[in-house]
Amino acid sequence: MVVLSGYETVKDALVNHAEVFADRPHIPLFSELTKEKGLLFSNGDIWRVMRRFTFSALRDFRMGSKMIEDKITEECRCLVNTFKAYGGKPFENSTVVTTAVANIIVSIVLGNRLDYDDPTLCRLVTNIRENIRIIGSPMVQLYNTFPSLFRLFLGSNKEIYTNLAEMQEFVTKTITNQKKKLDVNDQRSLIDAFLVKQKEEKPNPKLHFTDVNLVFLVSDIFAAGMESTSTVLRWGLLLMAKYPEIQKNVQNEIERVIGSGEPCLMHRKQMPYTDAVIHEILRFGNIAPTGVPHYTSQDVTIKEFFIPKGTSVMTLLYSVLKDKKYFEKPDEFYPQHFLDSDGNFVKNEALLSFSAGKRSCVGENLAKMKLFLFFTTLLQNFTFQAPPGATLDLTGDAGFTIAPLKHEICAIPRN
Ligand code: HEM
Repeated sequence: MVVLSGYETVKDALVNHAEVFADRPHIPLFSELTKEKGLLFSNGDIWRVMRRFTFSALRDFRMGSKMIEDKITEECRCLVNTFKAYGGKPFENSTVVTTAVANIIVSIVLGNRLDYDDPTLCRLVTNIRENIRIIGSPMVQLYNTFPSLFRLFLGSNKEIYTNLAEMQEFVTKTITNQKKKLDVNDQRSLIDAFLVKQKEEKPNPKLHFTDVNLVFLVSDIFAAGMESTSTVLRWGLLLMAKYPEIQKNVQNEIERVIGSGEPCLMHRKQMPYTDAVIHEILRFGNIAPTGVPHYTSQDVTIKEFFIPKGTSVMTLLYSVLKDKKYFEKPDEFYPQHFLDSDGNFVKNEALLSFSAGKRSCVGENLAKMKLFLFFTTLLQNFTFQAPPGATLDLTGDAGFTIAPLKHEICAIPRN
């Protein structure tokens, strides 16, 4: 295994030698779980076809960005009502925020949102959380490195298989139901779009739009997209409570640009400060510190280091987001990393939270839409602060992803 760190090295690999780093290594647990299908961990040509399909499904037809924006706005309203019910008292927000943000993925994939107490939604969210926790556990890391030595010790972590089997059973049942009511002229979900492609695909020995691939694709999108964005949003609320002066600046900009209307994506361009704060939350939150592993399909030289064909490569995104050359104050929460001296928003090329190259995150645009709309709606309606007498801790709960440590927060309603 080779570890690449720092922006320039990671960029040289993933961008300048994109095709060489487009594959995934054989990771024992993931290969067993996914049987090399789906998107996240597949090789060959499946991932290319699935990626293309997923991008266009999120962009085109009835699921175009306006429709997705409407779904997010509806979910923001529900989340505001749920927060209001706490009446400004301290509460632990992880379940409710994760459920609300996950509901967008559910709605895009299945065609309709579910109530927060719907048993299917609650089970899906718990299932994915448990699996992300298990994947980050030291025993699974050891098993992936020395599978034959640690197979026996995997023990209770075997629940990862039952969780996955349960999720796949749910997805399979959903597909069977959607097949029965499919109307090619009224595609309402990503599953519908896939089923239409399935009908169009000409018979050939290498079919891509099969039921099995649909089950793996949906499972991958659930796994990669359900908790990631809500974790970033929870970092955002915690950071606002920790830095009230930054929170006030965001609220002032919301008042100036949006007033009491509903936030929409068109506002983003007029809100450089809020945009910079959201980008800094992505950087500081650093939720995917090691990215997802890559694999070299040819010999390659990266920044003078020779890496042979067939090497597993970890891109330390953490080191990129803390690269001193690109971020003036890497260890501080400093929105100025994304602002010029006149207060205009500036992109910072080293913000690789979603990675780069051929296997970069397919949900990047969707995640950014969700972050902007949820963040502005919540800050328009509430001021976030620590419970009386409490000190907020910014230490991350490290695993495969980094979430804030369990904490309580107060959402004080604003007039
Ligand atoms: C703020 C939220 C998110 C962050 C920080 C994030 C980050 C990442 C990262 C670092 C990777 C690995 C890229 C690589 O291997 O080089 C990735 C892959 C992926 N993400 Fe995300 N992601 C987020 C949200 C989402 C959402 C909402 C979806 C669902 C649509 C999603 C779907 C995927 C998929 C399917 C892959 C695998 C792509 C492939 O293997 O070709 N992600 N993401």
